[in-house]
Amino acid sequence: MVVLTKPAITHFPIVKNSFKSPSYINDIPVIDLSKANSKNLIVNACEEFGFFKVINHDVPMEFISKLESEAVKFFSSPLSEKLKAGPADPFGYGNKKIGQNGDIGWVEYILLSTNSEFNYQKFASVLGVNPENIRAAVNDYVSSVKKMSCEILEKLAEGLKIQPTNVLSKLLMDEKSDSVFRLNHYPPCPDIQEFNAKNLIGFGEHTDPQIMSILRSNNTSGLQILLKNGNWFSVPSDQNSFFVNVGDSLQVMTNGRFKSVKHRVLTNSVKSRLSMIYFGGPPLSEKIAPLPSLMEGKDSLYKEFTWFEYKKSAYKTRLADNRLVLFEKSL
Ligand SMILES: C=C1C[C@]23C[C@@]1(O)CC[C@H]2[C@@]12CC[C@H](O)[C@@](C)(C(=O)O1)[C@H]2[C@@H]3C(=O)O
Ligand SMILES: O=C(O)CCC(=O)C(=O)O
Ligand SMILES: [Fe+2]
Repeated sequence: MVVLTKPAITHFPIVKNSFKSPSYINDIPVIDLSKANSKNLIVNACEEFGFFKVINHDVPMEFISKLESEAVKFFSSPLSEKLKAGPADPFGYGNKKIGQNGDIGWVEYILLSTNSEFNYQKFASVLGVNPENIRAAVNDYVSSVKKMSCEILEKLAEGLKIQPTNVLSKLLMDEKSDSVFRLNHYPPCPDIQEFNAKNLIGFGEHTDPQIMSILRSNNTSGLQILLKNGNWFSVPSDQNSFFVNVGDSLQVMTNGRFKSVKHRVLTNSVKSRLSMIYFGGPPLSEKIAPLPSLMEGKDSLYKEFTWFEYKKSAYKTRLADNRLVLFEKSL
């Protein structure tokens, strides 16, 4: 006899309080990349929120839709097949376990290094028929999103009056850039109410360690960012736009002027969420330090370290940990 069981969600982190906290904003900053004043607005958004939405970008809709449909195909395949592309170590297919240190969430995902052929071998076993399709879709999407990230970083440098303006973008363009790409699928969780929970945590609160992360999702909301006043703000979904996060490395490069934004994802009881995120990181050997032109005689708040050192340390932490604290100078 086959016994069908409901998914075991009792062990998952939840959000209990169901009241809606008052928010002092109605929406997050929206940056129109085609406008000349966008450089100053980007700087303001990074200072105030560490987060903004980008419209009028040049990423072809065709690349986005192609990748989305390949991702849907992948996540719809039988679990036994998907598991062949795992475990995520950190790269590969992961299901509910996030990272290597005990974090869990109501999510399944694929994590890839953007400059490694190795990932695709894991894929090949799963997508048996034609792994080239997803490989090509990821490549087209990532190259185009990386180009947009560089445009944003150059505008940011202009807004900060930093010379040369490619000081940040060249780190992502470097062939050794240690960037990561992630596809997250949050299946709907219809049993939430039974557990007296308002929401289940899809992806627990954290900051991203890299320079900048670029997120695109389908039209299911769930992403929240932590505001300076301590309230979580639910970001309305918009499948035609991108959302940009300041990462820990950019916080250090601006000597704390920009803060890496804490964010998390809550699951939906009806709709599934699919997100794709490009995490733009520097080469492993790169020194992560405040940009000299932003210092004007001020002391660095951080000890000297390379991206390799930071990443090694970050990957030993739990999601919600403050990873930069170990690298702060005690002034
Ligand atoms: C719990 C973890 C997952 C993570 C590595 C870490 O130990 C701490 C940082 C996490 C994070 C958050 C942003 C990205 O999704 C990610 C790929 C990254 O670079 O840092 C994940 C890591 C992961 O899922 O392996
Ligand atoms: O899936 C999302 O919408 C955000 C996930 C995220 O923050 C991450 O993967 O680092
Ligand atoms: Fe994140």
